[in-house]
Amino acid sequence: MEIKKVGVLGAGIMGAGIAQVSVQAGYSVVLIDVVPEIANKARKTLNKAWAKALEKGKVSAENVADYNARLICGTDINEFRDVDIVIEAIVENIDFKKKVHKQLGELCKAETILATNTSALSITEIAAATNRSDKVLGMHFFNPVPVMKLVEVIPGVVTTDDTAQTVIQLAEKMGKEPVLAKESPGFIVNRILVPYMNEAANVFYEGIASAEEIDKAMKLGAGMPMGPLALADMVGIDIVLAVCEFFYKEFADSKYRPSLAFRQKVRAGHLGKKTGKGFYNYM
Ligand SMILES: NC(=O)c1ccc[n+]([C@@H]2O[C@H](COP(=O)([O-])OP(=O)(O)OC[C@H]3O[C@@H](n4cnc5c(N)ncnc54)[C@H](O)[C@@H]3O)[C@@H](O)[C@H]2O)c1
Repeated sequence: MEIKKVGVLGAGIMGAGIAQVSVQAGYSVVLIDVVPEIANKARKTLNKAWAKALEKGKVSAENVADYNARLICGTDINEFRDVDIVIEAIVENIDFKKKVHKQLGELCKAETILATNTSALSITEIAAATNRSDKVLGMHFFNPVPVMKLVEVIPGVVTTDDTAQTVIQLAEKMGKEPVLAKESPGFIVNRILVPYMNEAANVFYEGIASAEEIDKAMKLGAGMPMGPLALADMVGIDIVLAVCEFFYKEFADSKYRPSLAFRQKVRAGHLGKKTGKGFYNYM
């Protein structure tokens, strides 16, 4: 199937970025959020990015006018009636995701693909809540979406190859590098990255080294662009802890046991950059 019109549900950090790369790739885009202010803010955020690109001579004023003409931002989910794919980027909660995908299945065309940007949840469980589980899959972008090249494409147990291939081509047209991963908690990147941050937090908790020393060691000794504890602060320690807890439960394996350092930080409200304090002080 050829994708011409893209729907994005949830206009937060990820949804706005996905809408941006979709518009820039030449698609007509409908971006919907339940909160009107968030939908309006997304258009402003995108226009700020395009104004910068215009200043740098990367796009023309005509390009920006064309992007805006192909972008609808609003709150009415019925706008998705004629889209070819919906990329869902609402909160990471399985019950909310199942509910909206069921609703999307009922209102979209029979051919419409339903993709979820979930970071770790079961694609098959979300798909089973819809009337089209063969056309549901994971399309996992990375933050910030306009910058990060990777998209993980995750078919569920009954997703057809045709659906996966259509989404791989879509990701390529957006200028991304897709990788195919089988359904499993955390897929590829988070499955490896989250336990890595967790082990760094254990090293910190055991008093083996300070946060600065741990991050310096991993940057200079392992060639990491950013240290694991600075990364946990950037992602949000509450989010990292939630993913650790999910892995621990799903795999029932002690190697995923969340670090006590994460628990202490979360209990203290030190969630990282967003609260001004985490492993580092940002205030
Ligand atoms: N932030 C990241 O670094 C990152 C990276 C990869 C994947 N993800 C995943 O992307 C998804 C979104 O994350 P985010 O960081 O953009 O969250 P966010 O909180 O910034 O945005 C979520 C948006 O969804 C909206 N929303 C909630 N329920 C809705 C509904 N029923 N209909 C329409 N809109 C609704 C909220 O109003 C909010 O604006 C999550 O599944 C998350 O796990 C996040």
